[in-house]
Amino acid sequence: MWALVTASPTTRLVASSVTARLDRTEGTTDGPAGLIGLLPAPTGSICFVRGDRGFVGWGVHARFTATGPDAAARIQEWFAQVQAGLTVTDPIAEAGTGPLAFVSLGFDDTDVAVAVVPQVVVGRTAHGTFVTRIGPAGESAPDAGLPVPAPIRGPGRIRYTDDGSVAGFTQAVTAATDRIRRGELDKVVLAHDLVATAARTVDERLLLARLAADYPGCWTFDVQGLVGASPELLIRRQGRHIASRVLAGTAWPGHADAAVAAELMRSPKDVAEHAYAVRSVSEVLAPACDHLDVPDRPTPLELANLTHLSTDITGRLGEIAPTALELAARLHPTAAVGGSPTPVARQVIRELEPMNRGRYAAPVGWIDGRGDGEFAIALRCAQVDGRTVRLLAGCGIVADSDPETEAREAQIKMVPIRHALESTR
Ligand SMILES: C=C(O[C@H]1C=CC=C(C(=O)O)[C@@H]1O)C(=O)O
Repeated sequence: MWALVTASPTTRLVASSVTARLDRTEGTTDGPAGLIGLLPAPTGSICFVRGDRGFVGWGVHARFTATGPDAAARIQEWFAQVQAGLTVTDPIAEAGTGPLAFVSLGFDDTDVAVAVVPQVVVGRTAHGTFVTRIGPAGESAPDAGLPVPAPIRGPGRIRYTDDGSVAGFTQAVTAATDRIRRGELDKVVLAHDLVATAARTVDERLLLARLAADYPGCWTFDVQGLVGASPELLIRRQGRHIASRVLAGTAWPGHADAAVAAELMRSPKDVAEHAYAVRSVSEVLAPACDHLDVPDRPTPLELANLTHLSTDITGRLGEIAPTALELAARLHPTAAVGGSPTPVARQVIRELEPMNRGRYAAPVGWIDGRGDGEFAIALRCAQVDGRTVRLLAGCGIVADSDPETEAREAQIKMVPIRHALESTR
């Protein structure tokens, strides 16, 4: 089911999409705060920003939801139909120009995937800043002004509800380690949620601005209220070039603690946990590539709150190059969010996690009409719905994982959203 939203019922359905360089007098877009500062309203923001690059968008030209194992394929088909209904004027013609769809898949086949083609996208790439507008012919002129953002209000007092999810999580980790030691599987990633209630409606822009400032190396995202700052790049495709940043294996604190990073690099538990994730990504990418470069050792990636083991994979797709969305769907769930072997891990997650993940831990990103795009894994995030914010975080469990340590790790992974919520009252 998809909807083409137009300005009025009498407007003809063929819309035009115009991409043009943004006139710098329309407001500064320098830095992540610049792009995020353009978002006009407290809700309905679209964002995929890292450092001073990325996209923000608003307004809904078309939206699509899907469940089931073919959700990504149906989103790809729907996006082709949306583009077929547009007259595209795109003299820049670079990755990310022309109409874009922002996509947030569900973790499981029963979780709802969402795709949105915004009416306005402001993008900033290595080649400059541009705006793409979609609307009835005449209304999508490149020189139309950007809206003045509505004032931002803090969420007020935040109350967290402990419904026993942390206690349930430690029990689930114990059960998982038993099953791993019995040889049922090698690794499983288990997660839990935490519900926060704010005194007032939460302005997504406040969270985005805080997250982007605190975690400049992460992909700060918002698609239909799923807001977060993920350190993990599932896949970037630009023409035939691909890149993926695999993370698994965690210690804390983060920045400026060389001893923590060195110990993490020597930890057999974390190195093993990481290796499953790297293998799960390279096994999926290798058949699609002419060349794939997989470093044989991880390096430490230091964030503000913790340190991860990280492997950057790069490659060149074969001549029949799958789209970014196809690659994301094939890769999901990697062993950084599912486990190993994948089918067993998915089943163990269903049995041990008393919740739906929704779109947490699934691919989130953007696609363009050329098949290019970029997907992070939706981690360090929360589903924002009015005054309610549902935070989710998880940890990779292997045979010698300690339940209390894993519960602490999940809490630390929720810190970015908690800080963003609490520091903006
Ligand atoms: C599942 C999460 O993190 C994954 C990504 C990086 C490190 C992880 C770990 O060390 O457990 C997890 O595999 C999460 O943040 O909710």
